Amino acid sequence: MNPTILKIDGLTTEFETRAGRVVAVNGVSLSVKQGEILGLVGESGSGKSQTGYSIMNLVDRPGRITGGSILLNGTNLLALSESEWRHIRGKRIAMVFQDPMLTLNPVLRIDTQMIETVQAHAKVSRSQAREIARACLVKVGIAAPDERLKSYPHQFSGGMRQRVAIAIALVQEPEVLIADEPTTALDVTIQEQILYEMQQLARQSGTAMIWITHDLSVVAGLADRVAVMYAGRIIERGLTRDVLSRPTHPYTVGLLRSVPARNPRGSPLFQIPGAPPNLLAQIDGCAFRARCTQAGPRCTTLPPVQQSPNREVRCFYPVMPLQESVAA
Ligand SMILES: Nc1ncnc2c1ncn2[C@@H]1O[C@H](COP(=O)(O)OP(=O)(O)OP(=O)(O)O)[C@@H](O)[C@H]1O
Repeated sequence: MNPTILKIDGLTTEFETRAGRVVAVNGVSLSVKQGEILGLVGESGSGKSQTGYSIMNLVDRPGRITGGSILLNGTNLLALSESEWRHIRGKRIAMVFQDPMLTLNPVLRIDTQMIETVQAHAKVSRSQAREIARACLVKVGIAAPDERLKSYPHQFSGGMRQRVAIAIALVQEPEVLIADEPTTALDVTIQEQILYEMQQLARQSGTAMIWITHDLSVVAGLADRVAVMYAGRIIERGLTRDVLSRPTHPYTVGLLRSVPARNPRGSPLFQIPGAPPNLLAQIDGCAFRARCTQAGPRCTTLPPVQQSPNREVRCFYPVMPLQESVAA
């Protein structure tokens, strides 16, 4: 079995705002193994991106990490200084964003950008750096890489641009890649191609990936395991096939019912009634209870996590008992 590369325990990230304290990430624990893809799923505002930024030590003020530990192959990232972080960020953990232009410089050719990135971290000649850049473009499915290296970002389609941004993230051969909705703005066919290529890449290179998305249909074909977030907490977790075929948390059930591809053609699309809670207010008990069909009297206190070896749910009244695949 592949070793665990990233292990996060009790991660808590808070924003001290004028209106009060917002706990964006609330005691999140998760781990990813070499070559494994973990899908981090939830509605807008559930804390997925802040979890990613926390792992990268990129939380913007007034936010800060107030608790927990993040171990990258045994190194506690939360104990590192900013200068130590420079040897980790981009090199050992990389991140790609929904907007590839956050990574790409519009006025530089792709070869210049990629060669600079390679040479910033590795003592290689310009021609060796170019070869590494070229190989990365091929890895992410870019045809005619020599021609593409000479292009500027504006000469690429959206899907190509995102592939280049991913290739730049990969030139350092990071141990962990965090992808924050990188395919959300792309059309479905391009999205599916990129997801397939990413899956191949994780298997071949051993890169551990955390794929952040609001879309459960994205994780269905991509992720080995899935963690569902709600109001800053992970509320359900397991092997993707188990969670999608036997969801136990009422929120996961609602999310699955609202995936268009999983509903019969022509039937009205389900929407979970109500809205996520305001994280500025103190939330006692289960944060989902106001929207929950299963809620009962015990939900005014925080449900404990129910666990079996490969499954976990934080709910007093799961819709079915926890079960996992025999082959897990
Ligand atoms: N600058 C900020 N000031 C105060 N609160 C913030 C700030 N940035 C984020 N938050 C809080 O953190 C919560 C989680 O945000 P995050 O971006 O991680 O959600 P998300 O699940 O990634 O949603 P989305 O898909 O919309 O990006 C938000 O609901 C918000 O309450």
